[in-house]
Amino acid sequence: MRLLVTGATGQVGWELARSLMPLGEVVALDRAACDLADPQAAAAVVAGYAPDVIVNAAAYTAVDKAESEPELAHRINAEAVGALAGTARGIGALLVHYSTDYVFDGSKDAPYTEADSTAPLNVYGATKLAGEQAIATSGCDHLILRTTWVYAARGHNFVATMLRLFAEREALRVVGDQHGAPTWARNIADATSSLICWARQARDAGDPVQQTFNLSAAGETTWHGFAEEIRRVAAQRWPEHPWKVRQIDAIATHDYPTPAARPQNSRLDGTRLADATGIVMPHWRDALLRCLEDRPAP
Ligand SMILES: NC(=O)C1=CN([C@@H]2O[C@H](COP(=O)(O)OP(=O)(O)OC[C@H]3O[C@@H](n4cnc5c(N)ncnc54)[C@H](OP(=O)(O)O)[C@@H]3O)[C@@H](O)[C@H]2O)C=CC1
Ligand SMILES: Cc1cn([C@H]2C[C@H](O)[C@@H](COP(=O)(O)OP(=O)(O)O[C@H]3O[C@@H](C)C(=O)[C@@H](O)[C@H]3O)O2)c(=O)[nH]c1=O
Ligand SMILES: [Mg+2]
Repeated sequence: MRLLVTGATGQVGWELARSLMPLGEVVALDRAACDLADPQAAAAVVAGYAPDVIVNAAAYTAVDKAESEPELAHRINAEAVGALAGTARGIGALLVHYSTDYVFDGSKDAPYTEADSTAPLNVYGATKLAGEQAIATSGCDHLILRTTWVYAARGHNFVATMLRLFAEREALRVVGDQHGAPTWARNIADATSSLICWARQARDAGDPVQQTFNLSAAGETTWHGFAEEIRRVAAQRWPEHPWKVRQIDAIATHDYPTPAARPQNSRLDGTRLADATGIVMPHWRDALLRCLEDRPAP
């Protein structure tokens, strides 16, 4: 089996190169090799490898910046995804794609299921939703995996930002009224590997695979709760580091103005995934511990 990964230098893309290795030949393409800002060219590059599975881990993920670059974000997160889906359809490949909690407006009082109505609050969320819809329209075999609050030992993420700020500032203010589950990129990549095996069995049996699954860590917290836990684990892991932080205040969203609006509720219900495949994601606290064990000193 040949598996092609786009966005190879991203958090999820990087972990996929390792997690997918046991499944076959992995072709991992970074932005220079496959630029989604040129959808037709990117799709042609992918088709040239004739992969059995296309895993699209590339995306425009700068949530605030997307508000002022909506066309570029749409080209990468929607048009290029449609082009990849067209390629997948043409060559009979399975397309695995990632989406986000930001397709929802966050007004629901409970975790979101895959059947809930979408209503993105920001440009990034709208472009990701358009990407999902382009895949569905194409008719290709696909897995759309919605995840949340992704972090990893490398790359740009909330954990890296907090570790930097904890050494720079005595006091931090972090929003405590947005609820969700921080998800380790390695857990996403490992689950993706299992899901590709699951999909392969179904396809070998002649069943089409056209599914959307929630795929985020077990448990829930707020960004403030996440920040507190990062501080606790980091203080234990690197006691000699010159930490400055003494206080992390929980604030309301309206006291942390940003260009893009964010949902209050980002919680995703993992029941469909567990029922269909048996996959249950690790708890976010356990995953954070493992990730920081794995990480070089800040
Ligand atoms: N990060 C998060 O919190 C969440 C992410 N997701 C989704 O999960 C998926 C993986 O995200 P994650 O790994 O966290 O994202 P990252 O921001 O860590 O990585 C994104 C990757 O996409 C690449 N990329 C950006 N623009 C282009 C382009 N024009 N052509 C080709 N590659 C490009 C980046 O390349 P370069 O390194 O060159 O910039 C990078 O490798 C995405 O679909 C994202 O929308 C869903 C929920 C939460
Ligand atoms: C740095 C910082 C952030 N915050 C807030 C802002 C925001 O509400 C929250 C998280 O900040 P971030 O910029 O990391 O969040 P953001 O980039 O919006 O994270 C999102 O990225 C996209 C790609 C997704 O798909 C989502 O699932 C989600 O992970 O923390 C503070 O309150 N205080 C701070 O000091
Ligand atoms: Mg961000």
